[in-house]
Amino acid sequence: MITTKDLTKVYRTRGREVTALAGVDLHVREGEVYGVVGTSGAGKSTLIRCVNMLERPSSGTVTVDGVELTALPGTEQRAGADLRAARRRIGMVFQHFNLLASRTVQQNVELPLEIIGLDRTQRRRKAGELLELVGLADKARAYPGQLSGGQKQRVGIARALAGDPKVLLSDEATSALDPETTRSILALLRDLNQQLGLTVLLITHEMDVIKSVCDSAALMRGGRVVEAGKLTELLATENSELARELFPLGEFGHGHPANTVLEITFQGDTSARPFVSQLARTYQIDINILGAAVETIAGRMVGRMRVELPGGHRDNVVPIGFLREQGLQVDVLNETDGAAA
Ligand SMILES: Nc1ncnc2c1ncn2[C@@H]1O[C@H](COP(=O)(O)OP(=O)(O)OP(=O)(O)O)[C@@H](O)[C@H]1O
Repeated sequence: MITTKDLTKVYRTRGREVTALAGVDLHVREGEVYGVVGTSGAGKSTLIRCVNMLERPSSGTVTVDGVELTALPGTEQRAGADLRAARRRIGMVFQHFNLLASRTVQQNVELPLEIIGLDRTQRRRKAGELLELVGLADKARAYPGQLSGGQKQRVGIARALAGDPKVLLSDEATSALDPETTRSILALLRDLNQQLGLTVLLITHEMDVIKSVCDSAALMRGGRVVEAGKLTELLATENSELARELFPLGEFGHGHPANTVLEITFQGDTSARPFVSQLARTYQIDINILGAAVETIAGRMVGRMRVELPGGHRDNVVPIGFLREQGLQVDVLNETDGAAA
């Protein structure tokens, strides 16, 4: 639904060049919630702004719903008619809501409908439906100043949906909200994704946002995507940085340096199997459990366990193979050969 190919963006200000995007390939499938995460300055805002051409990339292509936006004429300030039409099919939600303070909630939602050219009755009906959809029908006559942050963001979302978009872009939509309101806004985005089949591309610096609402994620650093994929696949990928951040076990013990320490990740069906006792029985080894945790990620139960096996890596090649054969993801944390023993 959204594809970027070799996207670059170089800002030139006062003789200085800043490369915000250095060749980004992104592929967001239709109907998924896709999160881009990264620290400040990684290029997330630039990427999302390039996806709807608020920012024109320096090179590369952006295709949304089969239309190559980068091929359509117009500048950031003056988009051509085709680009304007394509943009209407892309809703955008902002961190600071960007509502007009002098307009009521209803009038804020009606604004893009005025631009599309709907008459007053149509606008009223459509805005009423959208406010109903985001659970704010009773606030139609209120002004933004009379609303909580979460309510303002609901208005922002209703406004973003006015053009019946197939894609919703969310630029840190929950960063200004408290944790409980964040959860309710993320739940709303998830509902809209499911009810309307809306594809959602969101950027965030919070791993919890990715964990609670996304099907897929990309990690950005220095203007590049360094890792990307479905969360369930990432969790099953050896040494995945995103998986480790999604599901950290940092505070658990690290075991004895002469022994082999494994991190075992299990999802769905594999979680029910008593693999630790099977391993101990089959190979007659004492297994020390250093820590374990279970979480729900992308709506699926995922568990992770850190265990210590006696002896170096070479001594444990067969038990590790046994675990992998059970469909478990096994990361060897210390590749010691037991020499320290
Ligand atoms: N309009 C601009 N002019 C010049 N440099 C810019 C501009 N916008 C962004 N940059 C630079 O591009 C790089 C990427 O910025 P960007 O805002 O895309 O990152 P980000 O990951 O969204 O960070 P944050 O989470 O802090 O918003 C940074 O080095 C930033 O200083």
